[in-house]
Amino acid sequence: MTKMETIQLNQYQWEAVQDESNACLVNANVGSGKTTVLIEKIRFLHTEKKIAFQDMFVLTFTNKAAGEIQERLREQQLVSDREEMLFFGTFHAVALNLLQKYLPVEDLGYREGFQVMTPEEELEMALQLITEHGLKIKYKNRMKKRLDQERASGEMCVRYQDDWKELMTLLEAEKHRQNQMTYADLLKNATELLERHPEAIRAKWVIIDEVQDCDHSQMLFLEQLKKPETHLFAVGDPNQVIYSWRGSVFQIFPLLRMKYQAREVSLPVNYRSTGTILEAAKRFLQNGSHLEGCREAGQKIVIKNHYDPFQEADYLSGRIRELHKHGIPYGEIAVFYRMQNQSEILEKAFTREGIPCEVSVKKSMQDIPVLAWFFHVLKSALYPENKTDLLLALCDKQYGEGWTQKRAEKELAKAGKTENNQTAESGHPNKGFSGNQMVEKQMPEKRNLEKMSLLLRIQYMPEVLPERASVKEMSGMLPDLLALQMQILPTSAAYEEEMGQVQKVLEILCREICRISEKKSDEGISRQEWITAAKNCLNDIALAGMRIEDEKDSQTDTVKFMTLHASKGLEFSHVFLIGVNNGLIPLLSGGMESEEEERRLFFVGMTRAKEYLELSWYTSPDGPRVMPGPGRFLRFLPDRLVEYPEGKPMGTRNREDAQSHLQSIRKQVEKNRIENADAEKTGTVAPQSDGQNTVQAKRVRHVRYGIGEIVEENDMQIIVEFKDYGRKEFIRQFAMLEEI
Ligand SMILES: Nc1ncnc2c1ncn2[C@@H]1O[C@H](COP(=O)(O)OP(=O)(O)OP(=O)(O)O)[C@@H](O)[C@H]1O
Repeated sequence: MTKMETIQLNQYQWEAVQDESNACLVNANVGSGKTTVLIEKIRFLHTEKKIAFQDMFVLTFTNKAAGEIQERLREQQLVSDREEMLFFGTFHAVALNLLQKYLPVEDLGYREGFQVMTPEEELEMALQLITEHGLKIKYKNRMKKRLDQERASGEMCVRYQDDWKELMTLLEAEKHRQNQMTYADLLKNATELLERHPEAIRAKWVIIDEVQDCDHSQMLFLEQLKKPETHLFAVGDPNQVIYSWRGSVFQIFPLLRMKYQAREVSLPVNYRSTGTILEAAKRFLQNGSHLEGCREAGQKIVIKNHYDPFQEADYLSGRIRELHKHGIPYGEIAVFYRMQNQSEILEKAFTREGIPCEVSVKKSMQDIPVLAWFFHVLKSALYPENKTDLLLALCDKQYGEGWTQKRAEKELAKAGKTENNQTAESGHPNKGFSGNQMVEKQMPEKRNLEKMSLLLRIQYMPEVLPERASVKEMSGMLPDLLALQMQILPTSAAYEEEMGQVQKVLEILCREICRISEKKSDEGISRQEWITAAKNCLNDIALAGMRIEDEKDSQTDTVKFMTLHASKGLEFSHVFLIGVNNGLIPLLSGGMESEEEERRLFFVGMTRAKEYLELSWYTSPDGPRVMPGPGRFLRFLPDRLVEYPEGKPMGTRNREDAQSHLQSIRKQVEKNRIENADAEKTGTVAPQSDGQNTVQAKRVRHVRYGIGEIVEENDMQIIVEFKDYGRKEFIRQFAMLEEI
């Protein structure tokens, strides 16, 4: 997605924008203006068709996409109030809004003000239950995967003989008791309640971005939103399905087409990449969509070889510095890789050379240990029934009391008893502090707090907040009320940094509370209002994380390092796609399906480049299952589109490479001999004048790619070279090839 200047829509884009059929599917090719069309559609519906934003559901897969849509509508001054866009967001965020404001969660045994729990918290809750009930669970380190699988398939994962079923029942009950919902619960519960209360919401339009990534639970949610009179407008690209491992529905386009008799329109024109990049990328297109370019041929794609990741990092830092000297902003350059750990060497090399760079991993509050702990403290303080976060905060070895779960449970029971006694004695519902202090709601003496255990400080925090103060003061006093200096020790080397991080989070919290409560930071807020807004804020953080870098930090002119998955939806003028070795790109795959997904991922990466694309492979890769030598995807690229600064990969330049290459040649020769022997037996060999036997290339015809020659085949697979489309691989059983 990119910033939208005033763009003249093409005829296909207009057709999509103006379409008013009950259901419309936009098959949008890569770089064809999907985002542009989506925003234009919303604008068109609002300004021309007078549809209120509140009557539209705009569902996205990432917060970034949702944020960008909202920002552009604000930029165009179409919308000022966030409430207008209550149903613009990720599927989960919209489900959360529905559950908080429109649907009776009590029907499902939850209570108002429920909390959103992160997957880590759910896992922790499950582990706590295992200990508490002495359950036997096999392979505890695989529990997260089992939970994920269960969510994706919607079925109980009873693969091993253990107490899993019992654990799931307890987990469900505990989530209800603590009034907590996981991400999956949000969608499931919203879907169920929409089904029970169809009158609760009436959407006029449901608009979906990146529809190819929908999973089953999202399809069920859509089913409830889309009433017969509701219009559906879904935009997606079947060639960019890169999340099937997360359970995205196979063949979503035909499915939606059939289910809603949807009209299908397509956006074939790619505005982003040069002709050369686009033509090369077409070799990886799988769904027979028609992709047109509209730009000049541009530079050839460069294919480089590096000895290893260190040499590569050294080369890249020099090369990118050079590009920058020639006027390419660092922010227009990106390096993509398959695995996140590949960024480490690059980051070190670039930092050493003083080149500004940024590793694009979402650094959220939960990624930083002190903040992850602080998050549990805040959650347990604001939600007294939340035992999971309280145990996490107390048992934390670095910042908490370092207790075992058993010890923490004991202390909790003890505190419960003391609390009952004190309540009975003082007759005041507030716990802990000497009666007078609590009645007057004064800030307790700092030394009193320091004498109290962390458990008590957490429990009393909401009660010792002043009745009324400014939003800024209220948020700013938390470190004192919680006596954080007792947990983040001032003597520790990281004290300044960690307290700084806590302060930063409190500033963001203050900003968000102002936004939610519609107050200025120096405006007075009551304790209860502050608590309600803070709870909302914690739900948002649990769902979407809290980005703790300043916005201006992440927008500075830096070279971006990211995984191929993270590159989806972005564009850069110069792209370096590294590690195109078998076993890395593509990853060792478990079958044809994952191999195809790897190809789509490579396609997504290539098509992020506007002007320049460089692909590289290692002679001596880092990683146990990565093969030395150029990956097979490089073979799909025709010579006329690429250039090799060091000559084609055949021209090896060092011993290791030579050895690996010789080995592969030896294997190839052996293979050819066996094939020739077989061919001889079956009589498909034609004698040649020089006395040698060769297998004649078979010519075939394919419905879409036309005439081609078989270059390789075995029991499973056939590889055919087509004149206009390059090499294509087919599963033998399904290949629609006609021999000619
Ligand atoms: N009609 C148009 N005329 C000129 N440029 C256009 C037009 N439509 C879109 N573009 C440009 O094409 C580029 C790709 O658009 P956009 O990012 O919306 O595509 P996309 O379909 O979301 O891409 P992808 O799916 O590959 O992420 C952007 O730079 C955008 O400004």
